Amino acid sequence: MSDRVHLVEVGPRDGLQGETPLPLATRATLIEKLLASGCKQIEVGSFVNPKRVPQMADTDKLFAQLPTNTTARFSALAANSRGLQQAIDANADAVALFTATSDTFCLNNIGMDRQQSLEQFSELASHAKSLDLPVRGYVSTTIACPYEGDTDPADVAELAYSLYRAGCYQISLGDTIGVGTPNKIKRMLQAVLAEIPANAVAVHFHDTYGQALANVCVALEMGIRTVDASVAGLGGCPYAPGASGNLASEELIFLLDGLGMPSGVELPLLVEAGQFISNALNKPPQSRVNLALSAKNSI
Ligand SMILES: CC(C)(COP(=O)([O-])OP(=O)([O-])OC[C@H]1O[C@@H](n2cnc3c(N)ncnc32)[C@H](O)[C@@H]1OP(=O)([O-])[O-])[C@@H](O)C(=O)NCCC(=O)NCCSC(=O)C[C@@](C)(O)CC(=O)[O-]
Repeated sequence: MSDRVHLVEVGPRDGLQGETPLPLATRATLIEKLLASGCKQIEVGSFVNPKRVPQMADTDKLFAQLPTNTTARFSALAANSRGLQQAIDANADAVALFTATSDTFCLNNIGMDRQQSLEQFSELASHAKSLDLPVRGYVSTTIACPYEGDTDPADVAELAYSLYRAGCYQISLGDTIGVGTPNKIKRMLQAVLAEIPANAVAVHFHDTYGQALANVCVALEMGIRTVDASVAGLGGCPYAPGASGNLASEELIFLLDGLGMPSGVELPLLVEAGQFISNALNKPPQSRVNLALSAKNSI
């Protein structure tokens, strides 16, 4: 099995969706800096109701500003058929669709229950596939739901298998509120990997309780080679009370460099991207690696 690990950089979407809305030029510069650091898969933004998530307004205009001389894959998150059409019109390289194990989370997030969300997911995936648009699927609340409590790993496996059958090239498993610990993550991943191959699985951990990196180690040991992370540790779903930032991309790359697992991402340039976006938001990076390396460089 290859040691190469793929970072899916979700900072421009998951990272920014709960922050103060930023000008389009700042969002575009962040993406340029992430590209310069070697990121090859970037979730650019989302096509959802801008009254509910104003930070992601004008994602179509952002797509129009992206460089075309790159092999990077630019994806967009879409919540419904209108969002999918917006992603198609924007020439996104891939669309990310999402659902969750919990009815209450689905209702709060997208106004429909899990079953309705799954039905919509299949319809949207089938439409995207008919246009040769690759589909990435997210399953949220894979460890616990902020409203309903602990999640049964069998539920995650069943949902992940449904998304795989619906044609997703990859299923990203979200610990939306970051309560997973290595033993819980292992049980959840064992259930999922009994249904779908490891190369179709990604992990998406929030770092609310500081467990994200330990959980990544479990996923790597189990053969998973795609990890979602957000530069400067920004992030969190606005409809998941208690959720904090994603695993910081800087933490992930520092770990991978230390393990000798190539990612193609250059840490100093990633740190620069993290500094840039943190300055734009007027707050320090939520990444200890970023803080440590920036302090070292300023000596
Ligand atoms: C799903 C909807 C859109 C349904 O929207 P809705 O408000 O529930 O219902 P609606 O369909 O009746 O639409 C209401 C208004 O939204 C507009 N609208 C409807 N669709 C669109 C669209 N695509 N683009 C622009 N506008 C749209 C629509 O036109 C209408 O406008 P109005 O008549 O009030 O002026 C809404 O509930 C929504 O936007 N929810 C937010 C979902 C979201 O972005 N959540 C965060 C991302 S998920 C996440 O973070 C978790 C993840 C993926 O990272 C993994 C993890 O960590 O677990």
